[in-house]
Amino acid sequence: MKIAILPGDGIGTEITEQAVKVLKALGETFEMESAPVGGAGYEASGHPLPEATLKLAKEADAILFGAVGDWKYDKLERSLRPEQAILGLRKHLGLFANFRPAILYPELAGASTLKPEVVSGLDILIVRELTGDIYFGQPRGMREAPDGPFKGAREGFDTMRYAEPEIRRIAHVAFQAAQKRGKRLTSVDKANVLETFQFWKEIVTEIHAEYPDVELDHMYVDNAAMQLVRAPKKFDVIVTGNMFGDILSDAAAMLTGSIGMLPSASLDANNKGLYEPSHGSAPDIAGKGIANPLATILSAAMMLRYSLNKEEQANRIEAAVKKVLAQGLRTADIYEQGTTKVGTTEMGDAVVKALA
Ligand SMILES: NC(=O)c1ccc[n+]([C@@H]2O[C@H](COP(=O)([O-])OP(=O)(O)OC[C@H]3O[C@@H](n4cnc5c(N)ncnc54)[C@H](O)[C@@H]3O)[C@@H](O)[C@H]2O)c1
Ligand SMILES: CC(C)[C@H](C(=O)O)[C@@H](O)C(=O)O
Ligand SMILES: [Mg+2]
Repeated sequence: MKIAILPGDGIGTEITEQAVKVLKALGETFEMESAPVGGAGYEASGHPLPEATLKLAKEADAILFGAVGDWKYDKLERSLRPEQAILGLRKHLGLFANFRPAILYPELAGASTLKPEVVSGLDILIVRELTGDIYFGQPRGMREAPDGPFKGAREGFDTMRYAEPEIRRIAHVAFQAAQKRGKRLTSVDKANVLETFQFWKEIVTEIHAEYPDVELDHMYVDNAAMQLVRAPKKFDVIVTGNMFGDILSDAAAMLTGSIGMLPSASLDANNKGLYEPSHGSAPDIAGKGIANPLATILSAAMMLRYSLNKEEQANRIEAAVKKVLAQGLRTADIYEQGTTKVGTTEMGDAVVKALA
């Protein structure tokens, strides 16, 4: 089994190193090959998603991705910016279904900015559509406004759109995920304002007929943002579009104590997948050895479960993460008084040691 390792930029390299260490400690024989991506890809060969990196990603059984991005690339033209690497991988590989589970480990109840009673026992799943929406809609660009009150002024524009098959396939994924959990699905939209999401709501409602055992409700995204911090445990599975999912999953991350705890899986129709933490390259803490590697380590566990058919090994990693938290080890982002502050490498080593 071949795993492509794409560390990327900033803390991406630091956290991926820990996840690779954990994978190696499982005693399995994975073939792992690394390649530069993002700013590192740009530096190595002038493009954030070098051809050789894309080739490796395509031929591998699964991809473990760190993070990309750095402020120093902000002035590059869009097609060369590091973020294009992750967007390109998602699009090229057809990774339309993004799973972002937000689980609160009991030991971290005090690390969340929300009251423990609001978040304790939290276990929700955000299913984010990942290859459509305003992220990829054409046309987009900058131009002279062709009409309207600001005709002739410079304007930026993007296109929000979803085709019926795109909505159908993500809705099926979400209903099936709900069937395996609490059997409740909340479809988050902005149908009161946007045609795209009026259509989204209609299609999701139609598909619901095929899943009578799942309870479906619809919620506007602004209300969903509020409910996520008011009463997050009321959700089971949330399905939403690319942009709303991006925003809501960062909000959900804070419920778990830190974005450094939120793993993700991005899957195609055959469960081939890319696994990455939901956070970015965190340039503010890069190189300091303090980033939390647990989201990446937990993403590796998701990889074993979803793409490599190694449920038992996935469980071993997740149990080891629980164990190190129970031992009181914390990186700075989840640190509380009375616990032991550790760095990125120490946390990775502790997880390796805790593997049963
Ligand atoms: N999939 C990706 O590769 C991805 C995802 C999000 C953002 N980005 C990129 O990352 C760069 C930085 O973006 P940003 O600052 O908005 O978001 P970010 O997620 O990188 O950081 C947000 C905040 O969370 C903290 N943080 C993030 N991960 C952490 C971890 N593992 N441990 C401890 N603290 C952590 C950071 O220090 C920062 O204060 C940008 O270039 C952005 O485009 C990439
Ligand atoms: C880096 C960026 C393109 C990406 C996104 O917006 O999807 C990130 O924020 C994420 O959540 O994975
Ligand atoms: Mg994001």
